[in-house]
Amino acid sequence: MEEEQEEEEEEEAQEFKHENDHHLLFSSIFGDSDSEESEDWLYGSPHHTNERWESVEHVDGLWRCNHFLSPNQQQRILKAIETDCGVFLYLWWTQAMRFGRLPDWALDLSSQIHNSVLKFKSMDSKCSTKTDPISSPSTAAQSQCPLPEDILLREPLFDQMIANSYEPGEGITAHVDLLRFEDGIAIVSLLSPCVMCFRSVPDPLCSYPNKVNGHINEENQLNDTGAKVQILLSPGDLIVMSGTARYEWTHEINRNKDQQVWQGEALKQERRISVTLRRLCPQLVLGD
Ligand SMILES: O=C(O)CCC(=O)C(=O)O
Ligand SMILES: [Fe+2]
Repeated sequence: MEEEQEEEEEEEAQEFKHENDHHLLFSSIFGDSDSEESEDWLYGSPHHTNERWESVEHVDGLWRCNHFLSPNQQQRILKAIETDCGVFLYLWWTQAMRFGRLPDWALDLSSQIHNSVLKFKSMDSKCSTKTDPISSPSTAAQSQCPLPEDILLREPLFDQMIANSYEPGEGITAHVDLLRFEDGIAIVSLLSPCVMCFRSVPDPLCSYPNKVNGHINEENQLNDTGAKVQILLSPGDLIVMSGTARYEWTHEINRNKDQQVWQGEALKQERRISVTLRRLCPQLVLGD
């Protein structure tokens, strides 16, 4: 009898330790959530001007914004994810999705992306190049800007958010995002640096049925003839993809052993969180 009680007490103590470990993990990543900060969590922080947009060579429609979020903003967004998406990312699920009205922090993030592209556009004379309305979305003139005009003008810019959490060693296989999402996708990268790899889809039209399922099949995924472009994503960086980059290139993150190397240096792998913002095709929203 006494032994049974001791065992139960031991189990309880283990459970408590387990919960406490998770709490500590939370606090180490997010800080202590009891210490509330300003409610204007994005715009409330001092405006920082380190952000730097650059187009990624060879992948038309792919742009990266270095230092898009300041360390303070990153901290706040991580806290917001914790509050909004709960413990999902830390205990067993690895993904949280929101459709329809985005939470306030994601709306702020979306506005910040919008404003940042507008700011770049107003400062960069190439962006004012007039585009031919008859031409396709991936014309050279349009890719002079991080997002083309029609995407920038749509309302809302994004209506779906997905937060992914990856443990060291976990990544995402090569895929083209589902066609149920419109053109124009943004991804913010947090916590751990990573190398993201883009591969051109050899025959985009042939692979459309595969794209609908979200993932390019093995044959298309590793076609030797396809071009491969790698980019480094540091914490706080943003990428946007539109046109060719969105439809004709796969993207992937391979965090298997020895795969995360940038300029000859192995990247230190830690937990990584990303936030992807997209917009559902309107006919799907209306349920057609
Ligand atoms: O985690 C990332 O950076 C990529 C996420 C992604 O590609 C997706 O959710 O479709
Ligand atoms: Fe994706």
